[in-house]
Amino acid sequence: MNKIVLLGSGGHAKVVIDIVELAGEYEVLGLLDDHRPAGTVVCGYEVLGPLELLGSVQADGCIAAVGDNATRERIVRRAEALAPGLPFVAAVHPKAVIARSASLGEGTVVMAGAVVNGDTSVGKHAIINTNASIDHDSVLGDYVSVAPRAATGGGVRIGSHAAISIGATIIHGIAIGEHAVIGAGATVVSPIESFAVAYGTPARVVRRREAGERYL
Ligand SMILES: CC(=O)SCCNC(=O)CCNC(=O)[C@H](O)C(C)(C)COP(=O)(O)OP(=O)(O)OC[C@H]1O[C@@H](n2cnc3c(N)ncnc32)[C@H](O)[C@@H]1OP(=O)(O)O
Repeated sequence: MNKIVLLGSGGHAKVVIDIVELAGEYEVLGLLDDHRPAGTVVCGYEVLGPLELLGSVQADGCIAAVGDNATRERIVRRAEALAPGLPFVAAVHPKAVIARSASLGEGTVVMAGAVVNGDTSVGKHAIINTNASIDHDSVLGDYVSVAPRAATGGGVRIGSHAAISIGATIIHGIAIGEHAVIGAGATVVSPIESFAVAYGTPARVVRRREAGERYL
């Protein structure tokens, strides 16, 4: 079986480990993380060392397994430089439902109970978290995250690096700009511009944010 390494070893990596094990397509070789000592065991797998080791481990692929969207992109960029050509693989929990006509980009992870409906396209290195629901004809950019139990109607557009927080709802046909953060429990009924933080019911823009600013 092909072996993959996970880049990251925190809470999100724990969930990705479970998905990879249950999906049964790849074996986890170990984890690489600059911020946890080598030899630390996470859900049965060892932290092999820092990300710099990516070029020397005998892996057939990898997944950037960090929840924060900007950090995940930084890790992907470093991995591409350290191990050019090493594929990023997608991981889909066997209890997720992905329509035959939907597409997922490389490195994207879909958690248990999530649904991605027909003709929806999800970009690269995105996260569709536990029980999230993305309805038909939607387009999600690269490095997007949709938190647990968030839901969208059909024909929604979510720009790259945007974060849809836990339990948020986006009605059909809405566009969310890149790097926007939709707060927990929000109900979005009108478009939200790029780099905005919005929450509430109905969701209102409360401030602007910079790319990479913490939201978790
Ligand atoms: C598996 C996983 O763990 S996935 C990750 C799950 N976690 C999430 O989804 C995190 C979601 N995060 C949020 O919703 C955050 O509250 C953010 C990012 C929107 C915070 O935005 P900020 O502007 O930094 O809010 P801050 O924490 O400074 O609070 C400012 C005010 O807004 C309120 N507020 C913050 N978030 C929300 C929200 N989602 N809805 C309503 N009010 C909110 C606060 O209570 C506070 O009110 P106060 O001034 O009356 O005390």
